[in-house]
Amino acid sequence: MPHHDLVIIGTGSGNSIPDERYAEMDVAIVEHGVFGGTCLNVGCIPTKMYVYAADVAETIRRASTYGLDASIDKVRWADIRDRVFGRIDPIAAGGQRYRQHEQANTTVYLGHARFTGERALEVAPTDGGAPTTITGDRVVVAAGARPDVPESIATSGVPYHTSDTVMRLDEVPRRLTIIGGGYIAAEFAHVFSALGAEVTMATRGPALLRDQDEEISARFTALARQRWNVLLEAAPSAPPEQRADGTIVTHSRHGAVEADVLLVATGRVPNSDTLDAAAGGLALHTDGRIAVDEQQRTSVPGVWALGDISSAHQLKHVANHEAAVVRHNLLHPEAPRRTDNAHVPAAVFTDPQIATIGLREQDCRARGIPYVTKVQNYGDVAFGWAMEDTSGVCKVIARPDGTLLGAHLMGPEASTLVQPLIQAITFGLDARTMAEKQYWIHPALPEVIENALLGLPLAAG
Ligand SMILES: Cc1cc2nc3c(=O)[nH]c(=O)nc-3n(C[C@H](O)[C@H](O)[C@H](O)COP(=O)(O)OP(=O)(O)OC[C@H]3O[C@@H](n4cnc5c(N)ncnc54)[C@H](O)[C@@H]3O)c2cc1C
Ligand SMILES: NC(=O)c1ccc[n+]([C@@H]2O[C@H](COP(=O)([O-])OP(=O)(O)OC[C@H]3O[C@@H](n4cnc5c(N)ncnc54)[C@H](O)[C@@H]3O)[C@@H](O)[C@H]2O)c1
Repeated sequence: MPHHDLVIIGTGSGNSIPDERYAEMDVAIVEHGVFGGTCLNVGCIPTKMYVYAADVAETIRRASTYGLDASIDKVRWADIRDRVFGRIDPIAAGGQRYRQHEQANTTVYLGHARFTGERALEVAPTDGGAPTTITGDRVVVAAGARPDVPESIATSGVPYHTSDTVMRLDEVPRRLTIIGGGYIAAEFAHVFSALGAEVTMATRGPALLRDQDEEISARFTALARQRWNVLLEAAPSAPPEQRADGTIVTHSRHGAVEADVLLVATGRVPNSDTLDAAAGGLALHTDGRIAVDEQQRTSVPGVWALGDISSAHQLKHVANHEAAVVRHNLLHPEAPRRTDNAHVPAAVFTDPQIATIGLREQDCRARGIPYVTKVQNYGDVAFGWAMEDTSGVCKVIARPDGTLLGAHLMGPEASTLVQPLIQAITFGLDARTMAEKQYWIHPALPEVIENALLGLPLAAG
């Protein structure tokens, strides 16, 4: 039975752990899918490559506002797709080759891992060979999450896509129905509609992007309704059907909707069940996440977990941070580091972009925190005015004394603009100091932040 100093399950963020400091360690890496994990192969990177193409398409469509008459002659979807995966697939293959053939201290197991006991795993090879049992002095569980498909769709027999497959389509569907109203739904609605599809979004809740600040969610929902067929409180009322001509029909309280392709984007569940984490003795949260402490230690000595399988935040920058903590703690148990997820930012790369850091207005209310807010329009600062932006906003939330609590942006470059607010909230810079004690380049877009901060109705002081 092969025994290793360290066994890592999952080649997403887990693959970044063994660096040159691990050269003396006998390391095993187990992967049952494509090397490199979600972000590289089916997540952040390919989606943003499509989003960029979609942004360019929308820029062309909106160019006449600025006196530029332009139109899109043709969307070459297959070329877009092949550019995306022609760049990504070799990176995945190269990563696998490096670990498999160029690192003497690493053994790669290409197969599905299941715990059979504490720090003991059975690996069933993906190519169908006999399973191998492996053990490790230490085990890192970085096995991620997978799309959660409602039972009524999964068992309907009707073909459907998830984010894992939809980017490999052969053509842009004429009609796309997306079930869900969260991150993935909002990003793909933008991509597919910008590239030519008629999009319907059917979500269970009363608004889109309900994890956002309530005002951003409401404003985005209103904008989305102008562009897409948005069905709210529209959980499927019956299983979908497929007609003889291939048309897919979904049902909700709003009636039947026809489409050529169905995309399910109703959340992602941690892979702890398929990994049999319980057989490994690992304590779980009720939602299936592996329970970890601030050092990313699980309930079993010598077993760490990180990323989507254990985190409350299914975000790559969080998984990267947690992987860095585990990388350090494996080497330096005498001086462990702690994960700091006190201020986790996020961005939704839809149209318009959305970015968020800190508390939402509904959090402040629920927690009884005294607060003031200011919503600054992009269009009321010089660059936003030059862009003739009509929907962009920067909302800041602070205690009446100026302590920044949260910031929420919707508009062009929101994911970039939010960074100084992330810095301010993380390092405790107050609103007045941030607004008044530094220059803000005129007439640049960050003036929307400056004016939001200056507009906060703070207590005199
Ligand atoms: C469409 C989409 C877009 C996204 N966009 C963004 C974004 O823009 N920004 C952002 O911050 N986050 C984004 N995310 C989230 C981000 O991709 C994840 O938070 C991150 O990739 C999680 O990393 P991880 O290492 O925890 O898991 P993963 O990268 O999923 O790695 C887990 C690996 O474990 C393997 N595995 C699982 N079970 C087993 C097993 N039993 N045996 C062997 N191998 C196993 C899997 O095949 C996988 O390769 C997006 C996600 C999706 C789906
Ligand atoms: N830009 C980014 O950082 C980015 C992009 C994509 C994904 N992600 C990560 O991946 C995670 C998963 O994304 P997601 O969009 O699948 O999940 P999500 O949790 O963001 O949204 C799920 C949506 O599906 C709806 N829903 C759930 N069950 C439903 C049902 N039966 N019928 C109709 N609607 C239903 C919910 O109301 C919600 O609107 C995100 O939470 C995020 O952490 C991040």
